[in-house]
Amino acid sequence: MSFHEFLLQQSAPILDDIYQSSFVQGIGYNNLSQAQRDYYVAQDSYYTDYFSKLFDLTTAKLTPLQQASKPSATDEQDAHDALLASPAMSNITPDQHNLAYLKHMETAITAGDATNAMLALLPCTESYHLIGKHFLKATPNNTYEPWLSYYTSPEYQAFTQWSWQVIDQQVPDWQQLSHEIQQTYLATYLTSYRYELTFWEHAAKH
Ligand SMILES: Cc1ncc(CN)c(N)n1
Repeated sequence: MSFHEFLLQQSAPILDDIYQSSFVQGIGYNNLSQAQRDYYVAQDSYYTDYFSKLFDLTTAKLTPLQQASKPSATDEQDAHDALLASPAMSNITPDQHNLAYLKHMETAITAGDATNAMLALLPCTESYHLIGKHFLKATPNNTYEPWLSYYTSPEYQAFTQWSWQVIDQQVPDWQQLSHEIQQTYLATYLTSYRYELTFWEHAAKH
């Protein structure tokens, strides 16, 4: 089993909670309020802007070959547009859970090695692709189908697969990692996953 497959096994219960969370179900089954969408898009616009800076910091730590094989970054504006937010979203400021998630990733990137940095970012990239695949065909005539299509597009899929490939190259034999390093990597990755779940839970409350 590759390192990213091992990681997916460890995060499976959290991913399942994400699938069951009310906002994600709302995307999959065409059932979201305007206030929920405004809140989510406001939070996520801030998040994705900051994330692209964190991603640049991370890629700088990768090998030239890994950097060269990176697919061109996708702009998530189309995904945000698919949720049809209203002008009211411009009055919504970044929430505490959002800032805490970004802080967690920034600390993991600046204090850790390239693998730790990639692992902090991986739940963001892979969970959206997996959500897209899980719900793409859930409901006919779904208003939010373009959101699901965005995260299952060949471009986004290539980006997810590149992330998995880099992780697997960096740790070709994860069973050989010391217990301490394995725990550090896992904690970085699972903490990001928990923040992903929290992000969705907050969006549903609005
Ligand atoms: C919070 C969050 N996590 C992940 C993604 C997908 N890149 C996103 N747009 N926002």
